[in-house]
Amino acid sequence: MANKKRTSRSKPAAVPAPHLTEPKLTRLTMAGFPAYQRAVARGFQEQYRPERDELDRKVVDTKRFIGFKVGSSWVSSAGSYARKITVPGGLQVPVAAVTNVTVQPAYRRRGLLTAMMQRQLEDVAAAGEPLAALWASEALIYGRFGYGPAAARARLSGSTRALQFLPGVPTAGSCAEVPLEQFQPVAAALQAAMVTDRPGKLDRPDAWWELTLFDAEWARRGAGEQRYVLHYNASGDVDGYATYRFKEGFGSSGPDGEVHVGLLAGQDAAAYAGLWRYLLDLDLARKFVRRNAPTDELLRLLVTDARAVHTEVTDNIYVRLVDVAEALRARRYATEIDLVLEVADRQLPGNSGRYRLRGGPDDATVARTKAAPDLSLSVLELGTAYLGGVSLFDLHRAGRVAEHTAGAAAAAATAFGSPIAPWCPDEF
Ligand SMILES: CC(=O)SCCNC(=O)CCNC(=O)[C@H](O)C(C)(C)COP(=O)(O)OP(=O)(O)OC[C@H]1O[C@@H](n2cnc3c(N)ncnc32)[C@H](O)[C@@H]1OP(=O)(O)O
Repeated sequence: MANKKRTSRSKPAAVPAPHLTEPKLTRLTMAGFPAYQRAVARGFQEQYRPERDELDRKVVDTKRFIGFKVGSSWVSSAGSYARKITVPGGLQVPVAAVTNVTVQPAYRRRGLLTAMMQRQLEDVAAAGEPLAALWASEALIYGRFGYGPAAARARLSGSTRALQFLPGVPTAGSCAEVPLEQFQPVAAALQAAMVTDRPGKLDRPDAWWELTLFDAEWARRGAGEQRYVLHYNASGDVDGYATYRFKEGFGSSGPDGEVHVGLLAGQDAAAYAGLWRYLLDLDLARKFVRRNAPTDELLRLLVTDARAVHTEVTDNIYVRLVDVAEALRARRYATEIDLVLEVADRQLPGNSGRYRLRGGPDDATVARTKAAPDLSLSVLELGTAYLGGVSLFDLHRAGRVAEHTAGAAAAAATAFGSPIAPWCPDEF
């Protein structure tokens, strides 16, 4: 009898059925970094692009990155960077800049995010960082964890030809385009000098500058390479910087190019106006767009036709008070304030309780108290109002802050407010 060998078909590698697995919460190690990056990209439904990994490695502290694993595969991720954020009063405070939060589609809605957020908040509290902040991919996700939309951003767009400056707008000096190597150190020095002028700004060490200026082809939205502009004042000193990309276009009635404005910062009105004028006057351009601008962007105050600056407002960063007492102490208040806040915190119950806050433009003290509260609110409302961009009075009017002493919400709103809108130019 012929010895016939059975042809065994090779079985595909088995993937465990998600509902039968018990994912394990694990910390990242550098050896596992590429697989982690791949999982993060998959979680965001993005293509994995290893080109950025080298730069990411410079800012990733693996102790701050966690995720659930099934076997050797990451099925979720969450991390944070240790940075500093400017708070009202122009002080810089440590913040956990939360990032890379993903759960793979097959593992969604079984509590992995909730478990990671809880662990992360406890880790941040143990590290002594009073604040956490994040950019939310979807606005619905983070309120339940105490993160409030504390800053807003404006998307500005319009016709470059429609924007003439008002007479009297200061202009002095000139702009020049420079190579990246010349731009980065000069812009970094200016940014460091200006970082405390607005709540919500983050410190930007060199590695973060490299990431900020990383000119990824996939992020160009059809435009060309990034260009670097410096503004020089009348004496020839650099006092402003901007980045932009140009999207070529030619329609039936002629040139139709688009200027995509990235970073833009000037030390005074002349620098600011000079940079905008340079970008708006580029030949062959007819349209401009700036996707992440502060809501109090001065452009509308510089031009004769403010309506021609189309403005769409949406959220910028979300803020979470991790150590309520320390966070309240770390900022300054626009007016003298002395009130008792009753705070509720579900994830970090040690924060729950009453605080007597006494503060003003120069100082703030915070002490636990048993005194009757003037206002009751949760960490979500406190995070929302913390940078001074959302009024505690409005949150009271919306029924989210309870007022026990007449006038306390209005007084708190004035004291917590900021004369300049909070805004974060950095994505992380
Ligand atoms: C800072 C950043 O990195 S922002 C990036 C956030 N990540 C993404 O957008 C990537 C794609 N999405 C995902 O990876 C996941 O869907 C996540 C991370 C948003 C949610 O992960 P999950 O593990 O499904 O969350 P989990 O099961 O813990 O849900 C907790 C609660 O939040 C709700 N929830 C979670 N995600 C969403 C969402 N996108 N929209 C509305 N509600 C949501 C859940 O319904 C659940 O509500 P419940 O407690 O009332 O039942």
